[in-house]
Amino acid sequence: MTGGAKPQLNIALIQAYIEIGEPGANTNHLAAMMEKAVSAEERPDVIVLPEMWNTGYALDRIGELADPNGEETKRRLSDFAKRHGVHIVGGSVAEKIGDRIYNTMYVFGRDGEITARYSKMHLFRLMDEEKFLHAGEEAVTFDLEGLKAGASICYDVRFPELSRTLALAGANVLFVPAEWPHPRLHHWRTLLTARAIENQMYVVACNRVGRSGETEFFGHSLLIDPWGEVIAEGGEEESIVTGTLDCTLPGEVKGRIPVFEDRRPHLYFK
Ligand SMILES: NC(=O)CCC(=O)C(=O)O
Repeated sequence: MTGGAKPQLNIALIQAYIEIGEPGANTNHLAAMMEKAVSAEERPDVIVLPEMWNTGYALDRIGELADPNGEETKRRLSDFAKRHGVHIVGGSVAEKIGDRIYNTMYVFGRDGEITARYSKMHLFRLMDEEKFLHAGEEAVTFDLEGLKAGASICYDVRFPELSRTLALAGANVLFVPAEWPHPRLHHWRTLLTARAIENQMYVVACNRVGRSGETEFFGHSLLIDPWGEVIAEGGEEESIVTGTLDCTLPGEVKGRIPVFEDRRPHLYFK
């Protein structure tokens, strides 16, 4: 946390059902859930959306469905952020740039300005992502009112190198929008908890719910603190999962167990 930072951040995770290949319906549905989130008594400072919330994994039609340059997505999310004075970590959408399609997150500040763009770097072969999408090439951090945040998307969480890179760049919270299905709930909870403990950072993970073809997405969106304790967890139904980050806690945890001072990077294989 840096000087003048907000000591706490209320988070709302939009654990939504996503209709495969229906960007219009999904946009309206998520907008309605976001309106509900900001009308809660405990107003969120940050709204988080799931992965590929505009199209779902309609990869065989992704060329026609992806948002050209993300223009429509950016316009809508920026407008919402500004209208309600809320940060948005916009999950991810299928973004078309030239003839390439990326799985991309946009982040907006309270003024509606875009503060980050991150494209998923590790494409998930079990869902054929590598056949249809291009991988991002750059790790991304962004500022949330003095709390430095790192971007990752779903399968990225299996690669501790990315979260460690983000932590070394100063990130104290890792965002993980996802479309993570059964039967890998155990992996989801274990990997997210490990990333929180090993990097002494918050992990904020928003997963979709519902069936798409043969695949059942289980929700269980999670807010995990830098000790690895679960602050909030969704069930398997559509819901808005909420919790509060104490922005001083990552620093306290680092002070108690000096993991980052005790690293021996010169001994690690490259
Ligand atoms: N959308 C994804 O990246 C899914 C990742 C996943 O399910 C996994 O087990 O990893």
